[in-house]
Amino acid sequence: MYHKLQYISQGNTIEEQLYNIHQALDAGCDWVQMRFKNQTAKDTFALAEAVKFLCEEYLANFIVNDNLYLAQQIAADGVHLGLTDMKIEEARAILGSTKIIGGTANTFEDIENHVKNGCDYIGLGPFRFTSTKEKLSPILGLSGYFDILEKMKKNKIEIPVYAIGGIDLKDISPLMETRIHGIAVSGMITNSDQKKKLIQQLNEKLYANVIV
Ligand SMILES: Cc1ncc(COP(=O)(O)OP(=O)(O)O)c(N)n1
Ligand SMILES: Cc1ncsc1CCOP(=O)(O)O
Ligand SMILES: [Mg+2]
Repeated sequence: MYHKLQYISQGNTIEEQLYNIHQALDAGCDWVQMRFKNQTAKDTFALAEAVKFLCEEYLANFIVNDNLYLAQQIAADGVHLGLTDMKIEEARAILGSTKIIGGTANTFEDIENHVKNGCDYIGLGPFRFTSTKEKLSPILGLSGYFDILEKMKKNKIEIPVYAIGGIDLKDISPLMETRIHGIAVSGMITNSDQKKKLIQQLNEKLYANVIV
C-alpha cells in the first residue's frame, strides 16, 4: 500500500529545498516529491542527487516532479506528471513497470485515461485555491471529490487517489470520507513550526480507518 501522505517540496534555492525536505523527513514524512520549478538543469540535478541520498537515509519514497529523464538518471522511485507533461503511456514505456508514475487529474475522464495508460496513483485537484501553484485547474471542493470518487466506484475504477491543493488539517477527515487514499501537501508542512506534531496528527487522521 502506498503511504497516505506525500510531501511536495518547496524552496527557491537548493539550500532552501534541502532544508525543507530534511525538516519534513525528520518530522516523519515518508514520501517526498521534489518540485523545483524554473531552475537550471545543473542545479536541478544536484538537488535531486542530494534528495535521493537523504530519502535513502530516512527510508522514504522519492519521486521527481515533471522530469522523467531526471528521475530515470538518478534512479528515483518514480515521477509525477501533470496533464501538460509527458504522457503517462510514454512515461510507462520508458520507465518500465517497477517505477511509480503519478498523474494529475481534474476530472473523472482524466482518471479513466490515466488508468488506461498505466498510471499508479492520481493527484486529484485542486481541492481549493492555493498560491503554491500558478494556473490552477477548476477548484473541485469537497463536492467535486464526492462526485468523482462516486463515479469511480460505479465504474469499478480502482486506483489510489490523493487530494491536493490548499489542504489543511481540518480538511482531512471530510476528504477521507470521499474514499480518497491520501493527500499530497506542500504549504501546510513547509510552513508549520511544529512539523512533528502536525505529521503525527495528519497520520492519525489519514490512517484512522486502516485495519492492521
Ligand atoms: C500528487 C500531485 N498531484 C498533482 C500535482 C500537480 O502536477 P502538475 O499539474 O503537473 O503541476 P506541477 O506540480 O508540475 O506544477 C503534483 N505535482 N503532485
Ligand atoms: C502542485 C499542485 N497542484 C495542484 S495544487 C498544487 C500545490 C499544492 O500545494 P499546497 O499544499 O501548498 O496547496
Ligand atoms: Mg507538472
